[in-house]
Amino acid sequence: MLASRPTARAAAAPAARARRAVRVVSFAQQPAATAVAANKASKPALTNGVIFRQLFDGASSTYTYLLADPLSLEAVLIDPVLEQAERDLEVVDGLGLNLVLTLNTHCHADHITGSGKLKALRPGVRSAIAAASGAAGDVQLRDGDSVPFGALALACIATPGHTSGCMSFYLPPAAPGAAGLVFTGDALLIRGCGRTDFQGGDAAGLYDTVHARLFSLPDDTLVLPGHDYRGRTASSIAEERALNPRLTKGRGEFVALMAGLGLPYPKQIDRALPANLEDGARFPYE
Ligand SMILES: N[C@@H](CCC(=O)N[C@@H](CSS)C(=O)NCC(=O)O)C(=O)O
Repeated sequence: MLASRPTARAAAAPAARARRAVRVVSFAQQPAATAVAANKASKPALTNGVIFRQLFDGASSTYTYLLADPLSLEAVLIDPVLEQAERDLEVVDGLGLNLVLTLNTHCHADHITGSGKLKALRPGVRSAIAAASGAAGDVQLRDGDSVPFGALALACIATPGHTSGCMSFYLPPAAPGAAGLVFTGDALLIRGCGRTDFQGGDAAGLYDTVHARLFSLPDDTLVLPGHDYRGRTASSIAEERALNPRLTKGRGEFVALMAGLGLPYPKQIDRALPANLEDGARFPYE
């Protein structure tokens, strides 16, 4: 029942943390990022109990997500894109939020992360990525970690397969009756999934991890992918479990399908991978 589910706020409570022995990733020892006093009189609209914006980069068809705790106004950006750093900060500042963290779902091959530039523009902001990605980041995440922002927290779910270091971020329902949100990067796309032909890609592993770790989330959880190439914005766990044309296949058929995709390599791969391994820190890149 919806009402009996723990909310994200409750999940971040110290007692709950201790019971589950979750490693709570701390990034609070850094000075807080400078809050820009924007229009404090107006309250940003909430989506499922949280401040939420889906931002798009047309060149790479990448979604960047802004999430913030409505009480503390602490904000995180998931999968920021280098060329959109100023745009992202305009949205953050316009809503009067305090950006504390950038998170990457994986070491991207098609665009350079905005983490390095955002950190340079906002000293005090920190970056995080899965340790298994091999990429630099102030915080190295592991499966099961809890990433707090204000009174809310994202749960880290390792979802390797597109790359060996892919991680999804799950925000449990942030208010009674609200749906949870899961940021799946390129592990689970709307009616699709990430390719598995480079960076430690593993089709069988992706199939297993999506079925075991993502399809086991509550049905109404909103699926928020890292990309969409056809204008779609969101899905749900129930929809993808029932309708995803790749992942509803049997495991063997899925592996064969992925081996035969024959997709061209991303145009920016030779530029993006080395830059992302160093957290996009040495921008501007050629
Ligand atoms: N044409 C784009 C790259 C398109 C692509 O390969 N997308 C990846 C995610 S970014 S590495 C993917 O996994 N696609 C899955 C699919 O089925 O298309 C470019 O050149 O950047």
